[in-house]
Amino acid sequence: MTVLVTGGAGYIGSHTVRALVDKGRSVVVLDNLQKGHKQAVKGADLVIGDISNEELVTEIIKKYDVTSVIHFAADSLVEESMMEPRKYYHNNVIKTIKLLDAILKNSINKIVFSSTAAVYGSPKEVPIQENIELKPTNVYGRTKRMIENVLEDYDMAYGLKYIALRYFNAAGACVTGEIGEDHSPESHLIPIILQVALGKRDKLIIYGNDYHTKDGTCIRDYVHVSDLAEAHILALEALEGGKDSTIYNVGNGKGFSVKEIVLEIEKFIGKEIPKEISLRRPGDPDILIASIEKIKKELGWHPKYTLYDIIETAWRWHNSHPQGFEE
Ligand SMILES: NC(=O)c1ccc[n+]([C@@H]2O[C@H](COP(=O)([O-])OP(=O)(O)OC[C@H]3O[C@@H](n4cnc5c(N)ncnc54)[C@H](O)[C@@H]3O)[C@@H](O)[C@H]2O)c1
Ligand SMILES: O=c1ccn([C@@H]2O[C@H](COP(=O)(O)OP(=O)(O)O[C@H]3O[C@H](CO)[C@@H](O)[C@H](O)[C@H]3O)[C@@H](O)[C@H]2O)c(=O)[nH]1
Repeated sequence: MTVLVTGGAGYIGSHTVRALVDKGRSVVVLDNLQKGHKQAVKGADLVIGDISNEELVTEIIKKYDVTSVIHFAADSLVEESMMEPRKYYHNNVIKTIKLLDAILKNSINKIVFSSTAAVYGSPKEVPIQENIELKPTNVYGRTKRMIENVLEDYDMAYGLKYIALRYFNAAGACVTGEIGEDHSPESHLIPIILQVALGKRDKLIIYGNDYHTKDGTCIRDYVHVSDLAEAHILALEALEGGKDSTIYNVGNGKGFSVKEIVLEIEKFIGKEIPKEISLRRPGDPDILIASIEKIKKELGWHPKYTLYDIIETAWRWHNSHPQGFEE
């Protein structure tokens, strides 16, 4: 009963692997290390390779007696997806379909899939419920929506049971301080602010202050990476218990603007962050806040960590690992 975790050397994947191992689960990671770090994989075997390599996936499934898959491997930067759509359609769509075909050929019928709030676009009403009309504003969100469609069709035709988790903005680090976020180059708001605080960057560039929000900067729902890890475990256990395929939002249910995040971090570290307003970043929606009622009710999941916890754990990780995993 081994769980195959694709992208398990990445940020959210490695925290989920850690949580699975802590629960006594047997885990094998498949990651091509294009972004991930082998040092981030704790307590599980890491196979370095690509999800599109059917032969390798088959070999792993047989060798480890894999019975379910959690699929994180993807490219996931909104701005990059607008500049390089081909990269996103290839990695997130074509390669995921190859992975799905390989696991089906090996009679695996349970998968938890990393989807995203980016499938919603810029909805008029928040909090966002799972059943609203989807109008992704960027290529990245469209690739994830495409895979949700593929999963729905594969379930109907081949009985592949899936839970797609549409996460909002993952942030924070493992409370033990052993693993955390290490993207290179970093593009996410909270680690960038912390890099400025640590003197690794001159200033924060705020992408636009003319959004339809209270202070003009984008509002996002930041969810702790360990809360996300727990949601994956509950989703996996639900599928193993015979639950039918479905989709859940995973967020904190609260929104913070870019300016509010900066202010909270300034309060936490006790100094001002140099910042400058620039043009909007392509593809950014105004406001994304999750309704988390469905996952609370059906899986009993609820976020344990607050924004303060996110900032505290992220700060501890970045402060103690200024070079990330490379030290
Ligand atoms: N970070 C967020 O806020 C966020 C929010 C919503 C959804 N997601 C989704 O969650 C998943 C994980 O995100 P993350 O922030 O941990 O990203 P990440 O880049 O840290 O992790 C992705 C991992 O997948 C690996 N990978 C990519 N393509 C691969 C391939 N073809 N074969 C094998 N390995 C491959 C990378 O090396 C990396 O280790 C992604 O699918 C992303 O779209 C992330
Ligand atoms: O240097 C920076 C970086 C970010 N932002 C803003 O901060 C907000 C958050 O940006 P970021 O941390 O890059 O996350 P998102 O672009 O919102 O995307 C994240 O959250 C999505 C779900 O909401 C996921 O799908 C993506 O994978 C994940 O990268 C956005 O308004 C950005 O414009 C800045 O102003 N300056």
